[in-house]
Amino acid sequence: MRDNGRVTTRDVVLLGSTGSIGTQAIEVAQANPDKLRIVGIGAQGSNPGLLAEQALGLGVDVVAIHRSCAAQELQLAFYAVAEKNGYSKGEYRLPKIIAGPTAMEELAAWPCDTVLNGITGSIGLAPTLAALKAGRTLALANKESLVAGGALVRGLAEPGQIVPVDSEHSALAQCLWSGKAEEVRRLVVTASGGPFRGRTRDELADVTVEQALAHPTWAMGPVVTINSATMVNKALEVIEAHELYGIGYDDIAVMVHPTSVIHSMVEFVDGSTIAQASPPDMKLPIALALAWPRRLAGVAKAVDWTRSHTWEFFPLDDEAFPAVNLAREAGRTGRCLPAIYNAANEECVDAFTKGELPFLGIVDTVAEVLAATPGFDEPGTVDDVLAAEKWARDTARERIARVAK
Ligand SMILES: NC(=O)C1=CN([C@@H]2O[C@H](COP(=O)(O)OP(=O)(O)OC[C@H]3O[C@@H](n4cnc5c(N)ncnc54)[C@H](OP(=O)(O)O)[C@@H]3O)[C@@H](O)[C@H]2O)C=CC1
Ligand SMILES: CC(=O)[C@@H](O)[C@H](O)COP(=O)(O)O
Ligand SMILES: [Mn+2]
Repeated sequence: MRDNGRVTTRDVVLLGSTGSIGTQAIEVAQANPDKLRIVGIGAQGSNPGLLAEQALGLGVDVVAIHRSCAAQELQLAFYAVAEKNGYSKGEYRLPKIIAGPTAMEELAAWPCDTVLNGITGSIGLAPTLAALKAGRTLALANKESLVAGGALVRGLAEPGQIVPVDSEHSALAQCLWSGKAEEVRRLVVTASGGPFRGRTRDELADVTVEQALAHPTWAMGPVVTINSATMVNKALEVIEAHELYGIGYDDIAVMVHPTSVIHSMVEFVDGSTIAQASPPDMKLPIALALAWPRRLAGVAKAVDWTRSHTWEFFPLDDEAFPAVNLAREAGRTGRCLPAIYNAANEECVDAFTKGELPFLGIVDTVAEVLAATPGFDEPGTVDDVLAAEKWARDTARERIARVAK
């Protein structure tokens, strides 16, 4: 943290800088240069051109890529970006490049104040743990790392070290701000209902990838968007809320709220409910997590109180969308079942996207994989989680192959 006269600037490392969360975090930082400075960025390496553009534009010290083979493409992209933008030698500084399967962990431990984990998938677990071990504040969008490695993450995190970025969990944090833990009666996590809200199970049989990617209220990366359509996103978020706030599964409700303005609520023992409301815009929770516990001015639009509007809430149809109850069951049982749930789902989403599995096959296969689980112990190490995940991915793929035949 550097003191710029009266304002303190936070140094931020951004994991998943080329994604939906990552690019919005960059916009937030660029709008607040006296408060946030991005010193390192990382991504898988699918888009070296964008990564190079971001690195030179931000003047970062380090760039990490997961795919070692993309390192050379990144080098070339730096020169191409410099030439395109008319930078002459000496006008720009090439950052250090870290590449390979452990590059994100190294980046997560890079000297800084806050690490934002905006990677997709449980591959984000190792960097989450690395950031916590290094003592960084962790702004966590990568919910999969909490789902897969909940106990490991909680075991390492100091109180307040993890700040949620996920909109619902940011809302819960804001609702819990002034309350005492023993005064909380239940958490109410809201769900948009996705593009297929109101459909019966039969009406979900033939939905296409394109339809599943058409989220009604949020523009996000493809995996979380498909997860919203199956309600797996909400399922993962219930486990995420349990892990972050220590509330039992029976006391975490899900309510469908189609316009995504109320991002979640906390009911207290005296009958009072506090809700956090703002038009859907991830810049708000991203900015709050990066500046936590302060709010940055002008980050997003507020609700327009000059016009009439309605907020609607509906119970979730658990028959058409069994994913949330399935996750509650997995969460209650523990013993690697949340990690297995998530890993099987990652394989199924990939297969659905490639046309190898029908939409309903996603959650059906996750349920079958959970039911077939041989009985893992509570994970004590990352290797325990990885072993359970490997079993889940192999089993899911076997079943997907049978469907595809
Ligand atoms: N988008 C949103 O509004 C919200 C997202 N989230 C959560 O945030 C996370 C990110 O979501 P989103 O931004 O939408 O996803 P995107 O698909 O848009 O972006 C994913 C990012 O992760 C990077 N990445 C993927 N795999 C690896 C890897 N193995 N190593 C390093 N980087 C990797 C990608 O790099 P590359 O481009 O090189 O492939 C990309 O930068 C997810 O966990 C999601 O559930 C939560 C709430 C809202
Ligand atoms: C923006 C965000 O936090 C997403 O996780 C969002 O919740 C997805 O919308 P659903 O409510 O449809 O899952
Ligand atoms: Mn969310």
